[in-house]
Amino acid sequence: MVEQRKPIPVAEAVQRVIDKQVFSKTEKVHIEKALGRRLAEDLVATHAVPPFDRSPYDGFAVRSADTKKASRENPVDFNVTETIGAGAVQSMPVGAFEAARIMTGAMMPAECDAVVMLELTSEPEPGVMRLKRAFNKGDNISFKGEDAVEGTVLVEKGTLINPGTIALLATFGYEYITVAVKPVVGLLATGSELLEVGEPLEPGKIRNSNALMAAAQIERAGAEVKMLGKLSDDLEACYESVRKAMQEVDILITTGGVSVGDFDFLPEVYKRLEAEVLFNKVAMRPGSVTTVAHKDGQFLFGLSGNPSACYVGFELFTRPVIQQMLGNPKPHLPLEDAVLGADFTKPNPFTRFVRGTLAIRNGQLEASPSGFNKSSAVSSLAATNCLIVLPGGTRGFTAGDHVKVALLETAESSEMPW
Ligand SMILES: Nc1nc2c(c(=O)[nH]1)N[C@H]1C(S)=C(S)[C@@H](COP(=O)(O)OP(=O)(O)OC[C@H]3O[C@@H](n4cnc5c(N)ncnc54)[C@H](O)[C@@H]3O)O[C@H]1N2
Ligand code: MOO
Ligand SMILES: [Mg+2]
Repeated sequence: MVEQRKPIPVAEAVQRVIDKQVFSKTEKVHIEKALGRRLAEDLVATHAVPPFDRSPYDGFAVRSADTKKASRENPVDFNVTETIGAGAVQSMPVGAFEAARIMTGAMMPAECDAVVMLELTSEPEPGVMRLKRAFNKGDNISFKGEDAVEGTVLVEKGTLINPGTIALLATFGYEYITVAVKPVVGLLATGSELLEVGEPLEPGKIRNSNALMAAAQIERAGAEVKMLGKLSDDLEACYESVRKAMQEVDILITTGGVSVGDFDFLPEVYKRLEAEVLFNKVAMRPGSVTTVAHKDGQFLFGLSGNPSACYVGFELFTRPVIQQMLGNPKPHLPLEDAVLGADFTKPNPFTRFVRGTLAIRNGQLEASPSGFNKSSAVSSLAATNCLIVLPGGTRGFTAGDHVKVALLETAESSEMPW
């Protein structure tokens, strides 16, 4: 008698996964290696930015009071005390009707409260600056702290480090940064039909595309991949390999062997391991047979062998766990409103996650199915940058319908969207 599995809704399946406690570890990395990592500590302004009042122009620092009577008819002359370049500080005071030549980024002389752009001045004789208009206190000064105030949290813990974050980290002297350790995700592909990428095709066989696809998804999700090879459909070998692999990784993904076929051994492997199976049937297409098990704090993702199902199962269930382990408080794919770009007439009782391609038309997101749509499809995956979420039911969908799309190629993420 074939086992009857009871499908659970997607939202419930995702919830069961993220309800499990995950551990997060932190490590220090050099700033040059920090891009794409997640901050494990708040980024705090350790000093004001700018750290001192400075000139935003190449020009002259003046005491504004001395300029009050300057006009086109009545120019005022200033003796130039010295030249202050960026990085230098004044070496002498600026007295009445004196000015310091100053360059962009240089620290203001203490006595001065305005800067005059070079273009507004003339030099009637060497060492003299002539001015034909008045300036107010504070004109053309970049004030200490105008950009960031000391002590402010500028980027919160859990945020992805982008080039702008790197600029801030460098500004505040964070040479080594505390980031979340990337979880190591092991990949075991099961199936006696599988060939290596470099092998020629043989009758009945196909190349193992899932492992490399999932490896790329793991990297896109910010984790570390451990390739553990492929297994033929043999229960003992599967059990031993899974058991051993669990010692070596934080999360284990297997592909294939989770359905009800004679050679689908993962259900038996979970039983032997005495792992808790969170679910083995989800009311979704593709990926309905996705199975998630949990043993001693460790996740075992039994992704489907069918490439599109494997892809979707990873994005819905594995990605959020990785994101949680990386400290992301919003571990899920972001869900947006879009308009369907083409008909999708095939109804299904289960929620569909159609692999889709996004375009922006007149400021509106438009999502079209990216190609051949079976769970076994591989050809449509390359153009996939979103999953079009079509609720289950008896009707198909037509171009122009309003749909939700889960975005795959963005640094954004969301709280529970399902
Ligand atoms: N009687 C039933 N049959 C099936 C059911 C069912 O409920 N009752 N579910 C179907 C669904 S839905 C899916 S999805 C598949 C899932 O199968 P498995 O996860 O057990 O995967 P396999 O049987 O090992 O392989 C399925 C398919 O995928 C190909 N494959 C496997 N591994 C790879 C790989 N690494 N790279 C590329 N392609 C791979 C494999 O050759 C098969 O064609 O079961 C349905 N059947
Ligand atoms: O697990 Mo399947 O992908 O629903 O065809
Ligand atoms: Mg199978």
